[in-house]
Amino acid sequence: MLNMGGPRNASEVNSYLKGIFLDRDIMRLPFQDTLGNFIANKRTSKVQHEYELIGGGSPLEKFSLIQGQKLVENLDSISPETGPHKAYLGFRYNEPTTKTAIQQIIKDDVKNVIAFSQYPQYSCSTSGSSFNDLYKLQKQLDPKQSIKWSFIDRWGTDPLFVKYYSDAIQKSLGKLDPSVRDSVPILFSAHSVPLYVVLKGDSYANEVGASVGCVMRELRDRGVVNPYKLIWQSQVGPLKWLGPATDEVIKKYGKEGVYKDLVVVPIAFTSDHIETLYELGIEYRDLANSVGIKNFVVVEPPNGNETFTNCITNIVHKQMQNSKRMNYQILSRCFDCDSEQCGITKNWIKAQLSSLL
Ligand SMILES: C=CC1=C(C)c2cc3[nH]c(cc4nc(cc5[nH]c(cc1n2)c(C)c5CCC(=O)O)C(CCC(=O)O)=C4C)c(C)c3C=C
Ligand SMILES: [Fe+2]
Ligand SMILES: [Fe+2]
Repeated sequence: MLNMGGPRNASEVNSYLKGIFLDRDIMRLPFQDTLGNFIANKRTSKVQHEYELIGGGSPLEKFSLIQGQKLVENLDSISPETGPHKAYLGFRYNEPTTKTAIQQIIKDDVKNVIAFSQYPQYSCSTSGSSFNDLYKLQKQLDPKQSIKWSFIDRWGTDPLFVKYYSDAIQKSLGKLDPSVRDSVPILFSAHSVPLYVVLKGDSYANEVGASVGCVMRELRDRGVVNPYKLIWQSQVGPLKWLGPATDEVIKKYGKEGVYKDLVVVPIAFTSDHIETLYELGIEYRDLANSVGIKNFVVVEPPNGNETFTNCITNIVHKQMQNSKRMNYQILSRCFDCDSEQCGITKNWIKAQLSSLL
């Protein structure tokens, strides 16, 4: 279960940020080693403070463990012939890292592994970075390539993923006064990417749009016809990022004064972390209240929800039944960005595929 990870306490924030700012799949900086370390050091106390406000650390590991445990229980029960199954967390910037996971996989003598990106929508900067990291590590730690890998790289339109968010939005709308319930804007807020990432062909923005389209179609079928918008949060630094920016949209609604309630949906996240708990739950809620929005309702991301754990179970189960087909899809898909790095992933998958056929 590949994901970015999050600092579990204040002392892990600095190395976590260094991991992000030194990762050339997420950003390219001049003199990256020096500048990346410099920026990470500069941001450490600000980010530490934000984690303090949400309980001291990222809850990502806690929720990932719950999701992984439920996934394994479900698989053992619906597919005992392929079991026993085991979930390994592979984080990009924090323990338990992908390296720790592969070392454990080797110790456990497991030979068939599904690398399952926990980002529903693909971006070369997130899932791509994790797959590239995995590629380098497996070459180093398993030089004879004794482990057979298959890959799940995107699943943002999966029916149960769509159901989870449709149910959660309806539940949040249900908390609002009936007089405004049908007219409150639903704001889907996803982590932004720099514009150059979109221009080079990264599919994340389109895939987030596809998730939003599926959820809104499902809601319309249930009779929910509220206005909605896709907006983008968490822009860092001086680059031009994909907009409209979440804070600007909140300010605009405040200035117009038409709506006093907003429902915000973190559609690109599968569990709570700093973006949902601090940025939406504290920073943007304060902003919304200060511009006259009374109710700023943040829809809860999947966390330990059963519809969601059934969703990831189905995805993995189908992958085990159809691994050749799924591998082939990935082979034709990491043409997203044209980068050398993703080419490595592509060639690796090609090698895996030819050994399967
Ligand atoms: C879910 C999708 C995400 C995409 C796409 C993404 C792209 C992306 N991110 C940065 C820069 C930073 N991201 C940071 C934190 C962060 N990013 C995501 C998710 C996506 N990023 C999450 C879930 C988190 C936070 C995790 C947590 O701590 O709980 C940070 C660090 C935070 C900070 O310094 O304020 C940076 C920097 C870029 C440049 C990028 C696309 C190229
Ligand atoms: Fe990010
Ligand atoms: Fe790519």
